[in-house]
Amino acid sequence: MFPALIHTITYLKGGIFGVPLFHKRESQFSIRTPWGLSFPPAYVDTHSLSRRRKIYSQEKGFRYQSMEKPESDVAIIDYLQDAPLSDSYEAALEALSSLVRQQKHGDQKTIGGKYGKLDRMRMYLKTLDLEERVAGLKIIHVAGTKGKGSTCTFCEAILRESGFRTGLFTSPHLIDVRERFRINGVDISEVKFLLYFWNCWNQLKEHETEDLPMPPLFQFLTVLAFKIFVCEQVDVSIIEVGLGGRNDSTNVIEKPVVCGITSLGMDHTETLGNTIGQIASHKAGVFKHQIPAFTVLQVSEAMDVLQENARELMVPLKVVEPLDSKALNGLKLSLSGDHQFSNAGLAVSLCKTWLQRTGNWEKLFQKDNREANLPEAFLRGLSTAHISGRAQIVHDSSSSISHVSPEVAETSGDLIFYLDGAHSPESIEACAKWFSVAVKGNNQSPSLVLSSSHNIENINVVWKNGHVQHEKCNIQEFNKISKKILLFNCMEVRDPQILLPRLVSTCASSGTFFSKAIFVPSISTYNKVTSGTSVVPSDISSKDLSWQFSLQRLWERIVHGIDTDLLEKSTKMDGAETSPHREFLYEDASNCSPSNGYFACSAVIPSLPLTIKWLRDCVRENPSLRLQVLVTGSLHLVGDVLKVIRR
Ligand SMILES: Nc1ncnc2c1ncn2[C@@H]1O[C@H](COP(=O)(O)OP(=O)(O)OP(=O)(O)O)[C@@H](O)[C@H]1O
Repeated sequence: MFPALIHTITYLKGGIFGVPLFHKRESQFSIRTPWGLSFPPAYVDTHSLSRRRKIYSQEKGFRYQSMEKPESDVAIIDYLQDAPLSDSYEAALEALSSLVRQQKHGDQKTIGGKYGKLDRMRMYLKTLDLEERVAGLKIIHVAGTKGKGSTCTFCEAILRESGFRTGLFTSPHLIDVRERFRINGVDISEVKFLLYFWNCWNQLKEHETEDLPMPPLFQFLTVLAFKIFVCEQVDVSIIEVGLGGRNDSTNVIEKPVVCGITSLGMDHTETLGNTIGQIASHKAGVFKHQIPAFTVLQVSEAMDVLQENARELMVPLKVVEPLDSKALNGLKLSLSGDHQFSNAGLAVSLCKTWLQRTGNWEKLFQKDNREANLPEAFLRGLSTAHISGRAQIVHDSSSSISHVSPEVAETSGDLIFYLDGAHSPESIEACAKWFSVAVKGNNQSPSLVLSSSHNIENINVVWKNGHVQHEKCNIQEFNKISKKILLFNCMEVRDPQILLPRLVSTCASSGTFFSKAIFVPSISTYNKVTSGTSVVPSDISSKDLSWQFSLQRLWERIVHGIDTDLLEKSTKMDGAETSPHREFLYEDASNCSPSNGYFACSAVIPSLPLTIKWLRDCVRENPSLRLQVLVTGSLHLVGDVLKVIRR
């Protein structure tokens, strides 16, 4: 890490002070500039003068010192030079966290001011001299309730495979805030993130007034995304709406090339309204006069609202059918679950239109003029796009962790995590369907058949590409006891009374049942922005577990019909001190003693690291055990699990 940092700083100094540049570093930055120079454009901004200099000290973190008009970028470089990269990065995250805290405490200075949200966004862009340059970006803007992240990810992969330099802005992140900003399919590097981050931060701080306070977190990240995409000179920017559409920070985009609206459902009702029509109206807010838009099949109440909004703005709105799997020419969508065919169909239409409207379709694909066939680049994109925490299967081998294809994971692991950050009624149903199909392979009984050489072999029946197939396998695999475990948490603004029954009934209708349910608090919180290397808090004594206990009571009520009024009085609410004992895994419901607050089929564990350790110990101690753990209810929980098992 350290030598890389020295190189980088040398490179930057070279860029600024005219010292010959290290060509080696050029590949790290891969910056293309219109001036033919190879330093980040952020560093040639002539307007970026600052009257304060950023100073970093180990004890005090970052602070400002008055200076006589030094270049803010020089101050950033001094700062980066003074502190190890990891400290600089943590300081940036701390600065970001301060934006959440201000917002959370309802500091009117931060969230209010004289101007509306979108006016302020325009003013931030003006402060950073980005207004015109953002107008020059060729944007795909995507709103919707479910599938935005997946649709944007498919679009990014398709257009990158078609030869374009892509910028992708999605939310939220799972492990590290840099996941939100992908350049050519890769998270932005720490060094680049820091350069753009401090450049924006310093300038906005410098212009902070009562009427134009520092932006709340999502507004800042949106501004930062524009800064990054402009400076990185991407050919296409794919921008996912944060929440809603009409009043979302991303809606400063005035003239996208094309807009998309994914599947609509009931989510964020506190902000967007209590009916699907009201929600649709917010999402339709991204439509722009005469700019083409696409959506997927919607319930009629939502579709009517979308069409009405489209008519008013003379938007040609087309409804896209889910992608036909035959169009994939035998390949598989890289994102699993039936719902992804709807997202993929939308992405294909958005990309085609983007290519047509930018004059690239004919140039690139004029030979592929058969309408029914997707160009090769599209197929490559659809079969390789990746986004974590959406129908993701991770095989944990305790000491090392490997990403494997679903088929391999299903037949080779002892502790398998099925990760999906579903947290709305529609998505939890999609997740339950996916999980039920994904675990199928392990649940088939072995059959004995004669091979052509008349030796008896074990044949495992597995689910592959939507078809039952037969595979040779090891007899020990068959002797394993498979248990399905639910690892769940959701935010208190969600309604677990809808989510948990929907999950249980959808799984049950496919014959999938959970042996145990574990409720655990997430590590990440909204008021702290962390990275993959941030410290995982070890103090569990002060954790308030009352939400997790209420989830457990609900679970016991819906799955085992236990009277929750009784439990209300008997359940110990002040904390679960340890992980469950090992026998817990093998107990059945008859061992429940609700009067003592003990349940044989569910548990509250006070921390995620403890939970993962407990699961690992269970499979280590019993070689014939296979645990299939569905982690869902919250993208935060999914991100936390990925973070803990990767350490
Ligand atoms: N088309 C769809 N229909 C129903 N559920 C979906 C669909 N696409 C994705 N999901 C579910 O929603 C979850 C989140 O997917 P994705 O990130 O693509 O959507 P999103 O709209 O960005 O969600 P969020 O607002 O939570 O970030 C997935 O894990 C999956 O459970």
